[in-house]
Amino acid sequence: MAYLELKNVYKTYGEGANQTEVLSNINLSIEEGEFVAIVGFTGSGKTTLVNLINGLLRPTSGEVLFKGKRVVDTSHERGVIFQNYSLLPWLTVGQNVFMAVREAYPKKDKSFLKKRVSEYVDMVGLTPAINKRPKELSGGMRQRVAVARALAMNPEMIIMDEPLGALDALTRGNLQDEILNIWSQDKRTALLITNDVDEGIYMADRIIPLKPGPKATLGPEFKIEIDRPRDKTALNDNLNFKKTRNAIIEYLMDIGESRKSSSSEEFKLPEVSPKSFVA
Ligand SMILES: Nc1ncnc2c1ncn2[C@@H]1O[C@H](COP(=O)(O)OP(=O)(O)OP(=O)(O)O)[C@@H](O)[C@H]1O
Repeated sequence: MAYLELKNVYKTYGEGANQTEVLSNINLSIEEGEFVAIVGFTGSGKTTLVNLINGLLRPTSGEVLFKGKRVVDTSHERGVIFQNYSLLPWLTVGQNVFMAVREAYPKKDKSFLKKRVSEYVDMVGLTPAINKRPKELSGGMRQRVAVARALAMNPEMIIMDEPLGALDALTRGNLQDEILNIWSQDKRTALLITNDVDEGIYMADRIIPLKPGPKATLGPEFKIEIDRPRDKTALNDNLNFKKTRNAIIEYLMDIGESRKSSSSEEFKLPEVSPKSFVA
């Protein structure tokens, strides 16, 4: 039995003339302990997909199953790191993380909760800002609080909706490594939605493209055959990295091109920084 399974999932917004079929016939199966990345075009329905998996939305048809049970609501078994951080503005950094930890560990005493809060705030490098409120923080700092808050809840599955996009390269790299540490420690299961192909290759076991919408579907999967732990600095010289990167980019460019020629809409390709593609 797959850990997370989406079977023939369709999602439509609106009614009548205002109806948009955003996702079409999505089939996805993730095994326990796997790290899967979905690389998507801007506006293709990535957040819709995340919300179907975390239980904030229901499919128009088809089903989303988590450990064999239909997802009907949110649950802290599935911790989501959103791209827009969603912190409570009247609480400090520490209090925001504390609230989440208390919800995840209702039976634990205050000293356990406080220790966990300081551990995770420290992990994202925000100990000096622990008593600040969100409005006193930069966007990147807020996003780090959101990462700490989600991971401190110890979710069985970590779902990430472009969580690191707003961060500078150094912080982004550090958080990628922290997320990988946490994922590998207890054999967590992870789903990363990203528009950064390199991030997907560095972190995931498989990459699956989400084609441009409307009626976005999943493309063929690309297996990442690079041993773990992966060395970021050595990746550029890794033959498998280059081959996989080339194959994914070629695929994305092809579907971007074919969509462009059959539609007047413009599609923005997922993020790729210029690099040498010689395999
Ligand atoms: N509640 C809603 N009602 C109607 N349309 C919606 C709703 N939410 C999203 N959409 C539409 O569905 C499509 C996909 O949106 P979604 O936010 O899932 O895409 P995305 O890939 O996450 O976008 P981005 O890359 O900009 O974050 C868009 O055309 C959007 O306008």
